[in-house]
Amino acid sequence: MEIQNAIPRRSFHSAIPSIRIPKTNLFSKLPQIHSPKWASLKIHYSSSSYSHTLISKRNLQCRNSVDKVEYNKGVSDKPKAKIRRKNLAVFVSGGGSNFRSIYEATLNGSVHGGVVVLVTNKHDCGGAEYAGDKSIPVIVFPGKKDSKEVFSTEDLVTALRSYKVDFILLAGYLKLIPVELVRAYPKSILNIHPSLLPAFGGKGYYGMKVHEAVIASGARYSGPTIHYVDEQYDTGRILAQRVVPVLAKDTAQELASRVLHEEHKLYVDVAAALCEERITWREDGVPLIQSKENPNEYW
Ligand SMILES: Nc1nc2c(c(=O)[nH]1)N[C@@H](CN(C=O)c1ccc(C(=O)N[C@@H](CCC(=O)O)C(=O)O)cc1)CN2
Ligand SMILES: NCC(=O)N[C@@H]1O[C@H](COP(=O)([O-])[O-])[C@@H](O)[C@H]1O
Repeated sequence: MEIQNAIPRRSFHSAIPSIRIPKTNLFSKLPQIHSPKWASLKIHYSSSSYSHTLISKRNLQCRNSVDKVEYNKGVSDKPKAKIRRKNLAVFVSGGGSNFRSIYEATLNGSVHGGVVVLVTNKHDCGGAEYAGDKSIPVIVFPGKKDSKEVFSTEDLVTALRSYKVDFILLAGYLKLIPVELVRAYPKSILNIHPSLLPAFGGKGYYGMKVHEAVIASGARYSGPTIHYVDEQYDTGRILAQRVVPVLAKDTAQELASRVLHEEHKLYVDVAAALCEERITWREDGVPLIQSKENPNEYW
């Protein structure tokens, strides 16, 4: 993981320097925090003007809403205004169109949350560039194999905790999430996959490879799946799916575009439910989403 020019935050965590992005250079104003562990952290951003958001401690009081749901054995019936905005980390490896959809939804109020950090294994991918343009901190994880800067999963968890991340949304992230991170965020990591799992999932099934396999199989339907992340690829509990027709003369690219269009809508709807605490768990362990329009219905 890489974060550079770490800018010490008013210390909620004296051991963890902020990687907030200031309007003006705050180095001179805030206590300098030097730690060899963090010295190797590099953050990449491209735009020159940054917004500095000093978040009051009050706003950072957070609680994992899934605990609340499980504890209450139901979903929250609080009005949205009474529900704390959730902090989201998004993980990408490529263009980041799902990330952009989610980010825009947080701005227009569809999603009651904010993207507080972007994590990527490719520092120069489209998603990272977009995050930099929007002054969203970018963490590179895992770092390059030959990089002398070794940054453990534990360090990544510490960095995510420093942002008070409530939920992690994988959106085209192509590396296996280490078990330590899965365990650090129980029932709080989602992934979107471009097929109707469990079909066409698992190691080797990503990006266009998925759509090529669907076309080759003769399947008449495909569509995105959003699932909880466990320790293997694509085996976590399914939370939501949308069905998309596979047309007789579809190319893999045409199918990919049709599925991606549905992905964007589905991920925003699921992120909205997550942030409004409308996820509940059935007795048999299947997660359900409470309908916003009719609280007596689930999907
Ligand atoms: N612990 C988990 N980590 C991740 C999951 C998951 O369900 N559990 N989902 C993936 C996303 N994904 C499918 O939705 C997926 C991504 C990548 C691969 C894959 O085979 N990757 C290759 C490497 C590809 C590359 O580096 O370019 C591999 O591991 O050999 C399969 C499925 C995200 N992480
Ligand atoms: N198995 C994981 C996988 O294939 N994920 C897929 O990568 C694409 C990322 O697009 P984006 O970067 O434009 O959001 C999406 O289609 C997503 O479903």
